Amino acid sequence: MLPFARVAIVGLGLIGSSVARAVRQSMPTVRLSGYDADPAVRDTAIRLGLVDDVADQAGAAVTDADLVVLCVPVGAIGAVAGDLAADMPADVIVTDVGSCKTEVARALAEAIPTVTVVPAHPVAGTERSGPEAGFATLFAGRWCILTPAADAEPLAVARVGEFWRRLGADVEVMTPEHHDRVLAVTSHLPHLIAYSIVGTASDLEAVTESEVIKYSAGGFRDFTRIAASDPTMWRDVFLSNREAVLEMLGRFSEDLAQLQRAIRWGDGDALFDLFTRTRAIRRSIVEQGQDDAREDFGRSHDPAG
Ligand SMILES: NC(=O)c1ccc[n+]([C@@H]2O[C@H](COP(=O)([O-])OP(=O)(O)OC[C@H]3O[C@@H](n4cnc5c(N)ncnc54)[C@H](O)[C@@H]3O)[C@@H](O)[C@H]2O)c1
Ligand SMILES: O=C(O)C(=O)C[C@]1(C(=O)O)C=C[C@@H](O)C=C1
Repeated sequence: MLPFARVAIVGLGLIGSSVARAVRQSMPTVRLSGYDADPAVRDTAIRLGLVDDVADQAGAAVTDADLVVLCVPVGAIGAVAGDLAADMPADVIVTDVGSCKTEVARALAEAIPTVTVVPAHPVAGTERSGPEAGFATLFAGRWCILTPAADAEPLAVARVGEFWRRLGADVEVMTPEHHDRVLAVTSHLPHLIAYSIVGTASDLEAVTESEVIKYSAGGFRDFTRIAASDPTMWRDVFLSNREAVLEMLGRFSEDLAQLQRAIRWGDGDALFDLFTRTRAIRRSIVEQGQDDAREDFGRSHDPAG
C-alpha cells in the first residue's frame, strides 16, 4: 500500500522538483500538488508538468494533502509551516528536507504544535538550484535521515520512511542534534572550505582572476563546483547549524595548523601519514558506492566543464 495518496510539495526548486519527479516515477497514482513563492518557478513547474496542480496560494496546495513536504530554505521552514497551519487537514503529516534539523525542529514545533511532524534530510543534492535542475533519480541509493522527536508517532515515522524508500533512498533515524554534528563535518564544513578557498583565490593580488580561471587545476575546479552552491540555502545552513559548524571548524583549524607546522619543519612523515589515511577514506567511500553517478552528473552539467 502506498504510504500517502495526496502529497503537497511547498518549494519547487532542486529538491522539491526532484521529489515531484521521483514521486511521479515511483508512485504514479499519487495526486501531487505544489506551490512556490516565486511566480516564475510556478510557471516553470506548470510548463514542466511537475505536479498535477500548481496553486497560486500556499494554503490551496495543502487543503486535502495527507503529506506536506516543505522544500524551502532552512530559514523559511518554520514561517512557511505557520502560514499553512490553518489550511492543513487535521490528520496531515508534515515533513521537510532541510539540511539542518535541530533549529528547524524547534521552529516547526513552535509554528505547528498540534500537527504530526517527521523531519527528514535527503543527503543528496547538487550545486544547482531551481525546478529545472531537479531529476527523478537524485535520491536513488542515497541516505535520507529522519529526525523525529522522541515522542513521535511510530506509524507516522514508518510512513515517511516508506515514502523516502519508494523514492529510492536508504532511510536512517537519528536525533536532530546528532544529525547536525555529523552533517557539520561531512557536508557543511566542506562547503565552507570551498567557499573560502575560491574566495581566497579570487582575492589574490599576485594572481589575476583570469589566471585563476585559465589555469584552474582539477582540485580547484572541484572546489568551484561546491562553491557554486545556492547562496540563500547555504547562508541559512550556517546560521541554523551555527554551534556544530563552529565546533567542527575549531577542530579543523587545529588540524590545519598542524599541517602548516609539518610543512614549515619539513615533516614529510606527518604529511605522508595523513595523505595515506585520507586516501583510504576516499577508497572506502567509492567502494560503498557513495561516490557517484551524481558526481558524473555534476560534471556533465558543469557549464565550465
Ligand atoms: N541543494 C541541495 O543540495 C540540498 C540537498 C538536501 C537538502 N536541501 C535542502 O532543501 C531545501 C531546498 O533547497 P533547494 O536546493 O531545493 O533550493 P532551491 O533554491 O532550488 O529551491 C527552493 C525553492 O523554495 C522557494 N521558496 C523560498 N521561500 C519560500 C516560501 N516562503 N514559500 C514557498 N516557496 C519558497 C524558492 O522560490 C525556491 O524555488 C533547503 O532547505 C535545503 O537545505 C538541499
Ligand atoms: O553534491 C553536492 O553538490 C551537495 O552539496 C549535496 C549535499 C552534500 O553536502 O553532499 C549538500 C547539502 C545537503 O543538505 C545534502 C547534500
